Amino acid sequence: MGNDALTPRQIVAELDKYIVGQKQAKRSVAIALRNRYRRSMLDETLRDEIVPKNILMIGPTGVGKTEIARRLAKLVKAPFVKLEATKFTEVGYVGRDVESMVRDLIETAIRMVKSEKTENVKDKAEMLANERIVSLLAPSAAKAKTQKNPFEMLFGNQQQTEETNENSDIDQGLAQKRSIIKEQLAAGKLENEIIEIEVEDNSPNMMDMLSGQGPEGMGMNMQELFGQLMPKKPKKRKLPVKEARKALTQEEANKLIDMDDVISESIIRAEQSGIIFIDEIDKIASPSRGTGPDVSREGVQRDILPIVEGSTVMTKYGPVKTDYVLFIAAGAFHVSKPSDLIPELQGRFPIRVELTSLSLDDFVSILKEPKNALTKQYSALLETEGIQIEFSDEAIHELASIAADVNRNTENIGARRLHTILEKLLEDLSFEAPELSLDKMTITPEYVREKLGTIAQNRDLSQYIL
Ligand SMILES: Nc1ncnc2c1ncn2[C@@H]1O[C@H](COP(=O)(O)OP(=O)(O)OP(=O)(O)O)[C@@H](O)[C@H]1O
Repeated sequence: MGNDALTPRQIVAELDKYIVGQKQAKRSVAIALRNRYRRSMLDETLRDEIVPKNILMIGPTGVGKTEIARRLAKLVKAPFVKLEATKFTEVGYVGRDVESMVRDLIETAIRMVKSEKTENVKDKAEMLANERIVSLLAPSAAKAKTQKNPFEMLFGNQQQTEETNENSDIDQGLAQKRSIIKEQLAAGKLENEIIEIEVEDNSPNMMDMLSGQGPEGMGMNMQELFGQLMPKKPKKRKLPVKEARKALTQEEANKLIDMDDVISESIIRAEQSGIIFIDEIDKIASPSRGTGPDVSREGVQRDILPIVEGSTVMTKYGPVKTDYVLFIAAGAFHVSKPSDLIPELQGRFPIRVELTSLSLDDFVSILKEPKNALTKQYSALLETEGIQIEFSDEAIHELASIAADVNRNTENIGARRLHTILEKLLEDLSFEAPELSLDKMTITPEYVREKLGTIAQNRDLSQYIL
């Protein structure tokens, strides 16, 4: 099922491809994941004795906490959800439905497993879709026969043999036409032909609109009930072949996939390898247990506790156990400390790891080294317009240093600052790219200063723009 058996060293090496620094955090998640694998190898009685070791990440915003967890999940194809603990303390949040995190996890698992299975049947589904397209484009035999034999209806079946001959001629002619259409379709010559197809209507149903909220906001039973009461109706649509093929392939794939299999596999996937990332856990820790908001914060911790400890949550796909789900909690802990969490919850997050603030050198590395580094992303985007951009090392250094300055002078949002800075830097170029007769451009420190210098030096401006 993926890379479950990766060694901690291999996991760290994979994470290194995307995340700069934060060595300790990478090691911790790698160990936690390996431990889960080790535990899965034990026999059941012993396995149940071993409590999973969840992780508490401590570090300021934008230094890679979520990114590490998300990459880890992707690496081992684990369903992943992120939520903010504070959402349960919000005014107006009714019922403090902490179990929704598990329902979200199973939804993610379903999407994941379904898309994997769709991928497996894609070729077959596309073949079936193409056959349907050929049928839609080719004149049908029934129609051709009635059109060709107008007096058949008037004189009945008198000239049996002649008709049989004629019918077989028609059949042959149609078969020929069909094979020509098939060839043309395969050669991509009919992509823009308009055909009428029947597809499932995916527009929101009436109950969603009436209640003013999506299915997520509704209780599980309500959602199920309405789903059953209001089956999706097929809807006729006229589409060019290339669009129709997508819709029909999806429909054929759905027919080829056994949803019961998807559900049972997804439940196993969510239970055995799911990762739930609870951000802002520090905001529900309270230094003094007492009155007012503290009580509510502690209440949220108490509500979360059973899920982290291992319980069974009812979902519309069936019960889901959280015993083996890996929980990663994260927070800056500027005001509160991990010891301000209720003791039971502290005990459930025995692996503590601190993430460090990012330095100027880290920013330089983040800009150019990761596989998905921002400079690589923007270069690829502009390349689609026929412009090759290159960032000189000095320019990257300049960008990193502006990011560090702005973080220092306004609010420290870590590496997120690099996103806003690069967006601003390339704004003009992105806008003008389609009209520019330019095929190469080097981003120099001068260019960086020209585009960002004045904004970065003005604290008020940079607060809004960078
Ligand atoms: N060490 C790093 N290496 C590479 N990219 C990073 C690093 N730290 C942060 N980033 C980038 O910055 C952005 C924000 O990071 P991330 O979501 O991990 O923040 P965080 O630490 O979880 O903060 P928060 O708790 O506020 O969510 C992401 O796009 C991520 O790619």
